Amino acid sequence: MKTAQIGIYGLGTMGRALALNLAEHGIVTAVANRETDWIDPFVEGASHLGENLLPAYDLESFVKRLDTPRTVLFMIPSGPPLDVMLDHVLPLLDAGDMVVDAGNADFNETVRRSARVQALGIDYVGMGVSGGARGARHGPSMMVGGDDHSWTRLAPVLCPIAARFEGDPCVAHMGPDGAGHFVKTVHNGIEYADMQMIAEIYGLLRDGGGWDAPAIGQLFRAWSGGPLASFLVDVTAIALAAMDEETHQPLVDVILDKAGQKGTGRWSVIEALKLGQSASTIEGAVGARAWSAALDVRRTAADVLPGTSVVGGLPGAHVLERALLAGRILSHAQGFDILRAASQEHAWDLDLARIAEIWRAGCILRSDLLSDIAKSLAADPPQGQLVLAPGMVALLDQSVPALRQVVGAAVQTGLPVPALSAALAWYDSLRQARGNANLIQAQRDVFGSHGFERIDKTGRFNGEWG
Ligand SMILES: NC(=O)C1=CN([C@@H]2O[C@H](COP(=O)(O)OP(=O)(O)OC[C@H]3O[C@@H](n4cnc5c(N)ncnc54)[C@H](OP(=O)(O)O)[C@@H]3O)[C@@H](O)[C@H]2O)C=CC1
Ligand SMILES: O=C(CO)[C@H](O)[C@H](O)COP(=O)(O)O
Repeated sequence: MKTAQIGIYGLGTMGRALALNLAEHGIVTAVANRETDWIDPFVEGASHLGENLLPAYDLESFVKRLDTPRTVLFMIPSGPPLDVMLDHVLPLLDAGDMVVDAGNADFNETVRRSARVQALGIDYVGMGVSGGARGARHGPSMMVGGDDHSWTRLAPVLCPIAARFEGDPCVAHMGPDGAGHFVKTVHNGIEYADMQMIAEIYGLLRDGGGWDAPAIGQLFRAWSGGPLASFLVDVTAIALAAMDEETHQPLVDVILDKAGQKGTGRWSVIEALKLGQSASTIEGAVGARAWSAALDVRRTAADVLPGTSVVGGLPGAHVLERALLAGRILSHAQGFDILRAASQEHAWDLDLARIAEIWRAGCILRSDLLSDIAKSLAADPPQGQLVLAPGMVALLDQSVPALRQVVGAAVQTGLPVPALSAALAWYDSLRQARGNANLIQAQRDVFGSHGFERIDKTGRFNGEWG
């Protein structure tokens, strides 16, 4: 019986695409799914690639179709579904086999699952995959967590199917147990912030400038050839250009303004806070999605709360473009700061420059800016801070004035820009050699005798507050 180098369980959007990518690279892949009716049509629809796909209709036969030591890759929702699948599959595996969770998972859960599986002598890999269905099919960016020997075993399967940036495969070993899923989580956090800032610019043009969707789409199309060149700007141009066949309106105009979220943005913020870090741009984006979902409250508030007065005009398109660039740099900097802090906390030794490098192709975050970020991180920026890298300082110098102008105009006009304004507030906080936290310390000492440090001598002091 023909056997497979790897097995994919979960033939949804991502699993199907990843299986076809593997098959196309000559990697014989066993495929299985909870709902077995999907399996045959999938393999038959794969035409000649079907030769490298071995269908299995239950877990026992799926596992039997794998070369030993076996590699079982799950592409299903994280959380209880994965735990239940582990309950079923682990008794069928032997020591030396490997389980890969390629879905988006909370890294804390990955650490827990890793301990459970490894106690059986079975390797566990938590792997982030970015690029959506198209990326998974034609070359995703992959962030692998797990032991060194798991990476050594997986690399020959993953390198051929990964996206390539100037020939370099966009896949790398991040570190042990939860490191891969942590990096993917922060990747998604930056993705949330970038999408939100783009949406804020769209909102300003629509509600402050009276632009229609196709015109805004054309602007984003033009921006995709400049410093904002990126997958997400391209996606935005595509989304804004599409027409609804039923109403003949721009499709975005008939889509409810209520954004979904599956958890990775929220996890980024939670982990950042646990690490004592600020992920304010990501938090702005997560919060904006949450407020968007409170549709009834917003509709009531729109009638009840005193309104928006339009003062002044909207800055020009070039200013908006620069403002978005500044916001993008600052949200990436916050994301890399979370990664730096997590690397220290968990002793992962994350290679931040390599992370930026493997995000340059295949993944949702791919952009021209990431090449500059990768170079800046490789050159060891002052105090590890991306914003202090000379290349980034120069870009911020050119773009922050525009961010200030845009945030100012939005505030005056009463249009919300939670992520852009958070980016600016963070930038201005960083610039303050002497900030205002001296008063916070004084307040803490007045009510709680928490003590403070002084600028003129070392030690810890309490005030005589009266
Ligand atoms: N879509 C995307 O752009 C990306 C998604 N991901 C992650 O990839 C994973 C899969 O996502 P995606 O392919 O989009 O999801 P889909 O909804 O398209 O597919 C989900 C798959 O999981 C299976 N499944 C669902 N619930 C269970 C369960 N309780 N037990 C066993 N199998 C189950 C489904 O089987 P059935 O057909 O029987 O319902 C199906 O095969 C998720 O973790 C997601 O976060 C990661 C990167 C990008
Ligand atoms: O991982 C992804 C992209 O990188 C997935 O598309 C994910 O679903 C995006 O998160 P959300 O659904 O919360 O917007």
